[in-house]
Amino acid sequence: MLELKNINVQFSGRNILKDINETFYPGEIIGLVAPNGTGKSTLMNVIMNYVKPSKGTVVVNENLQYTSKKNEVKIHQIVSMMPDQSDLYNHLSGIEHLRIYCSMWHSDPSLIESTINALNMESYVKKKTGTYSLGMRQRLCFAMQIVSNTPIMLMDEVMNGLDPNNVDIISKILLKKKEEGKIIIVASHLLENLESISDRIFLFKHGQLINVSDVSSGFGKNEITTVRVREMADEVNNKFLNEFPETNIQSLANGISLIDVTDFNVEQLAEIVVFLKENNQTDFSFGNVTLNDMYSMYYLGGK
Ligand SMILES: Nc1ncnc2c1ncn2[C@@H]1O[C@H](COP(=O)(O)OP(=O)(O)OP(=O)(O)O)[C@@H](O)[C@H]1O
Repeated sequence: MLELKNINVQFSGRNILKDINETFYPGEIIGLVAPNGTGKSTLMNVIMNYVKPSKGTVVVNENLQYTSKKNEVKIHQIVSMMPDQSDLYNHLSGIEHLRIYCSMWHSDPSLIESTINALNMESYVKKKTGTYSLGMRQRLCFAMQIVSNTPIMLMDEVMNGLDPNNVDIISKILLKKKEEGKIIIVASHLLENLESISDRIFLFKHGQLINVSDVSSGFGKNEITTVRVREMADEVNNKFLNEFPETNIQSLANGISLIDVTDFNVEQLAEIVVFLKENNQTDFSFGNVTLNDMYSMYYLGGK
């Protein structure tokens, strides 16, 4: 378990993290979303004790805190941060990096081979990392953390520079690790992917963490809560509100209008289809609110 208790961080008088209280449990993938420069890495750095909060504490497994160097060593055996590509040694091979991580975290050496296989790294893992492409380096950084096998894993931009096939492979490994009971915290700009793998997703706004499910009743539900209409003309919007009074329509900056149909029955949904068709709005779909919609609402604004 990982608890953040009243975490506050200021840089140059600006609140980057403000009164953050949140608990993360084994078997959860937590998604962190925000535009660049908002505080995702800072939060991870606080969890690692690389940045000291002005107020607040990080508690690991109910009683471990960063109160001494000895405790920090203990916590770092439990919580790891995915290495950055700049942490790689160009003169060492991938497999040498994996061996170093395995011995630093005293993990099972058989993890090295299984991870190499899972990530299709066999063809290059014995070569020096100085010869690797961006995607090869990224896979190695991910593999190093998987080999460390800590119960809590922090991953900043884990999908950086990966092609869709590798995004898929890494997503499957993350889901497997979650099944093993790990807490995995992922900051990412690949919103669709993050939505598909995360148990809970938080947006950063004014230094605080906002749970997406708390602010949108239509998010992530397995039912029809929303009609998404592309480029809905203003006059059609007004006409719609005349015909379906008290319906909530939200116009996003990305040209999408979201009609909240949470309480609509099948006949009412059919009436919406007829209305949209009669008004030449042919690009629409039924579903629920997506993380992309939430991002647009929170960071790009509406009309
Ligand atoms: N050590 C520091 N000293 C001063 N300001 C800092 C420091 N670290 C981060 N900041 C500032 O804090 C803000 C949040 O930075 P952070 O790196 O946490 O953002 P992020 O959300 O992770 O961004 P990105 O998506 O680009 O990685 C930024 O404005 C950054 O300039």
